[in-house]
Amino acid sequence: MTQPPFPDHATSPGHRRQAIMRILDANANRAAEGLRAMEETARFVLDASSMTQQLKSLRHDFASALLRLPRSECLAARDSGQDVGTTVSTESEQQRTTATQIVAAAAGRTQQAMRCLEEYGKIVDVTFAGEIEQLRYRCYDVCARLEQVCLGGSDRFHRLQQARLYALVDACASEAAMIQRMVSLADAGVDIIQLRDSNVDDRTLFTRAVAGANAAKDLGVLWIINDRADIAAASGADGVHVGQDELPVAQVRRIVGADAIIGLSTHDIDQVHDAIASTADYIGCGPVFPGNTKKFDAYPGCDLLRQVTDVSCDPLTPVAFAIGGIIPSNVSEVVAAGFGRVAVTGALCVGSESQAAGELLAQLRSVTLSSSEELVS
Ligand SMILES: Cc1ncc(COP(=O)(O)OP(=O)(O)O)c(N)n1
Ligand SMILES: Cc1ncsc1CCOP(=O)(O)O
Ligand SMILES: [Mg+2]
Repeated sequence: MTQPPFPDHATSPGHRRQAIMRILDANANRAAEGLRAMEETARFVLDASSMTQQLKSLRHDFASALLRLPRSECLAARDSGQDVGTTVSTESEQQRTTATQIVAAAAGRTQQAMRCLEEYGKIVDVTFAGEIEQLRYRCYDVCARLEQVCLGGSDRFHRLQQARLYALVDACASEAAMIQRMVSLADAGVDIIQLRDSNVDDRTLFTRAVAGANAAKDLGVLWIINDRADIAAASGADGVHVGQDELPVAQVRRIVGADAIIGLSTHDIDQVHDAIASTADYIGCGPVFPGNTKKFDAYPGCDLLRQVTDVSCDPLTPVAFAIGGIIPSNVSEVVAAGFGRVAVTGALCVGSESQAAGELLAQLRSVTLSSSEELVS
């Protein structure tokens, strides 16, 4: 079937010129809106200052390039009322549940709009088209990095949501011994490993933190540094754990950034409520039972666990790990209090990690994990 000819009015030079101005106007708006949407995610969701700056610079340079277009002609050509595209929609355009999806849609829209501006801009001003081409290449890089950060961060937080068994690694004789311990714990089914070694100097702690971060990626476990936000940030660890006597979570967040995990110790329900109001991503709740690793004056025990379970219906409640003296013979009490996640040290003795981890996990898996939706996931 032969295609119907262009409508007569579409072939007049005046119409063609107006149509090109409409295309340039529409795509200038699309690109600017997409850049702004991505900048908002970088700024308000990820707290990523450098990426926010890159996107702001790109948006401003784009606005400067647009000054080469005949603005009044573009505005005169705008005719949203007659735009047949305003009534054309797809189901996927309406589906947005996370910032990552918004970023992906905005990135695609911006890159496509810049391509259209470049191609149709050649008809009007080849210098303008060349400037848009360079901005398009910059856009590819920034958009890719922003999507990676969103995806990378959410993967870390998704794995945290799924974690059940968390091991604290105390003093190791050497880096090699620490790595070997990590391999044994990961092979036993541990999801998160924390480097908790106050017996070494900062340089040694940092070196081991870096080595552990690399090993953790290979082993598929999350790597957390105890107490030291600076070393966690500098070493590429997945996050840091702080107690009530260390830096406040707000200050820790400024050091480690939005896509790192922050854990906070809690010993009573008021501290749990404070944690919910903070940007802490998980909490340690205890000490539950007396143990050999750390001594306490008081043990809030399973009563605290039951109180935490009661508030866990709040969707913003951080992931909660019971901690303190937990071993296979008493974990049933932790499970009965509603906890499916524990953090342990002494229970996973060197050489018998698999046996102990298997016994702990067998009971913990009887508890269904609640998972709050991540904004960036
Ligand atoms: C997962 C987890 N929970 C609690 C703690 C205890 O942290 P903190 O109260 O800071 O005590 P120290 O570990 O620093 O002695 C933890 N480290 N990890
Ligand atoms: C560091 C810490 N904080 C509360 S309990 C504890 C020690 C956990 O070790 P264990 O599981 O051997 O009691
Ligand atoms: Mg501490």
